[in-house]
Amino acid sequence: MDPATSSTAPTPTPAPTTWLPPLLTTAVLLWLSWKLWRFLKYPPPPSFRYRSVVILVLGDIGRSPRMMYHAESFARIPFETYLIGYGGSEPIPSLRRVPHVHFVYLSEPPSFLSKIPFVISAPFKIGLQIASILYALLFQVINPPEFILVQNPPSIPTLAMVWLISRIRGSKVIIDWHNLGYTILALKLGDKHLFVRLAKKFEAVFGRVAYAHLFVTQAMHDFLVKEWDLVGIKAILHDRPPKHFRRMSAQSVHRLFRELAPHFTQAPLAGFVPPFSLPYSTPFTTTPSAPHSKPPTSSAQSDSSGTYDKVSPPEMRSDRPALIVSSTSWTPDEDFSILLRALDSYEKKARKANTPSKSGKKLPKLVVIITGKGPQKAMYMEKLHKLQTGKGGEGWKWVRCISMWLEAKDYPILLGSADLGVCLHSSSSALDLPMKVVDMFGCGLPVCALDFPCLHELVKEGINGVTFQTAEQLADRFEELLSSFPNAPALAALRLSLHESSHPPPGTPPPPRRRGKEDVHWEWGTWDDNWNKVVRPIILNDVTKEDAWW
Ligand SMILES: Nc1nc2c(ncn2[C@@H]2O[C@H](COP(=O)(O)OP(=O)(O)O[C@H]3O[C@H](CO)[C@@H](O)[C@H](O)[C@@H]3O)[C@@H](O)[C@H]2O)c(=O)[nH]1
Repeated sequence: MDPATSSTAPTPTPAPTTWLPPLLTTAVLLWLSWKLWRFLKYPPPPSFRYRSVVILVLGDIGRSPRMMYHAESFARIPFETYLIGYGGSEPIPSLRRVPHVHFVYLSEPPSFLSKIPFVISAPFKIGLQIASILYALLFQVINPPEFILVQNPPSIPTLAMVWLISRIRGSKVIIDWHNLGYTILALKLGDKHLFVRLAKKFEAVFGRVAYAHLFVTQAMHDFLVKEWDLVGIKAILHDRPPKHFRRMSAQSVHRLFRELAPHFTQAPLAGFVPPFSLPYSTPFTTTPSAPHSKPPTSSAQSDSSGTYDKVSPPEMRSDRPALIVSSTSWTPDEDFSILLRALDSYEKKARKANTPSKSGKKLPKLVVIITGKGPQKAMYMEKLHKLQTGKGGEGWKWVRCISMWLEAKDYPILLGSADLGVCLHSSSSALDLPMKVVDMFGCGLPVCALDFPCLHELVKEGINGVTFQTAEQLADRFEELLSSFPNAPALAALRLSLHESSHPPPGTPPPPRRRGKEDVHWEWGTWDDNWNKVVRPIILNDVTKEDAWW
């Protein structure tokens, strides 16, 4: 029989040349995957002996003070500390100086995404964020970190990414709850929007279980423990300022305003502030023996050694305007039109109080500086420009307002030089607190703060600040506090009370803690005191004496 036509003919065995390549390829791929998995799980022994932490913030690192303070605290223990986030602003100088801090920058989403509608751009943006977070956490941080501390919000995609990586690399997750992401999205899209409901579900699922949860307020702790039944260690870490946030001497004020002088020689401040002559005087300070009228010489202008200080130290001018500072990220949860309307109303009050024929308390000129960067800045500055230059009417005579961004080293100096702080934080969740007020208190600056449900955890009416709900009330607060400035008794009393309550004499027992609005309990201190008391035990509690070799 012809073997070619036989139905029972055996199937020809394929030549080794046909089955060998796929088999080899599969084997190689399996071997590579095994190697990659082993590398990620058990990487080569580290060349250092420190424990390690990744601090992840899906924002500009330089504008995330709390995460920079965490990084500095971890690095000082010392932990090998990887701070992952976006670039943009310069981080605080002290962070650059500590050893063991590594900055890992994520790649920015392309700028055209911000120009297309949110519902279309969001998925692209999130896809890019996922890729860059995975790359940073798996490949740029070579050794598996012991802890991953993540800021929430933003929650999407960070919480899910951190959950995944912690499983691959065996890290413990600490969630630092600054606010609730879905409440911020709701400001843009409304409570009922599908995206908001999905975001809430996402945050509740991926935020529920962690090694530890840190909260910025007691209110946020109580709410999340009740609503989402959080699993893990829970601790409240109130924001506190770092040590170098303090009231500034006239000499520091003088140095700062010498640097900021160009702002005062152009519109809208030129001609509004008292005449000054660098380097002897600024709009707020003067050196008593210096001739005010003496024009600055080129050598004097370029003198940065401060030789004039040796002649006579600077002091605050009695004819200075009152200096009000507000700081912001110019986001929709802060309605700056309240401040603009309050300034407009103050202008009217000042005109009335300062008419020469009128006796009684006078009101000072106001210089208002709004610091910060953010999306709504241009819109508000345009409105402000119209008000103060008086397009279609008479402009302001008693008030000027400008905005600026200060280097991290100068920001506390400005706060420590000002007379009054303003806070318009309204809290999308009513569960977080404004860090800017903490900064201001650190600099001995009393605040006027927009009231919202948990503000009383920080601002104690009449003790460290005053609150308001409307623009009219804010203008009244300015009038009450600044009457007869610079010898303003109400402001001086508030400043003294802030100082005494935040610096009780050593050995003073803390006042009894009470719940609710009338709670005047206020434990102050520096970030370090607070962090060492709250976070340090959480991260060191699994270390036995034998393990602790540092
Ligand atoms: N270097 C510099 N920093 C500035 C400037 N202006 C503002 N900042 C920084 O920007 C912060 C203000 O940012 P906001 O976004 O307005 O909010 P916040 O008051 O800091 O509160 C945020 O952080 C809390 C946790 O720390 C959150 O709980 C809260 O929800 C919010 O995200 C200030 O505290 C300060 O650190 C400036 O000119 N220069």
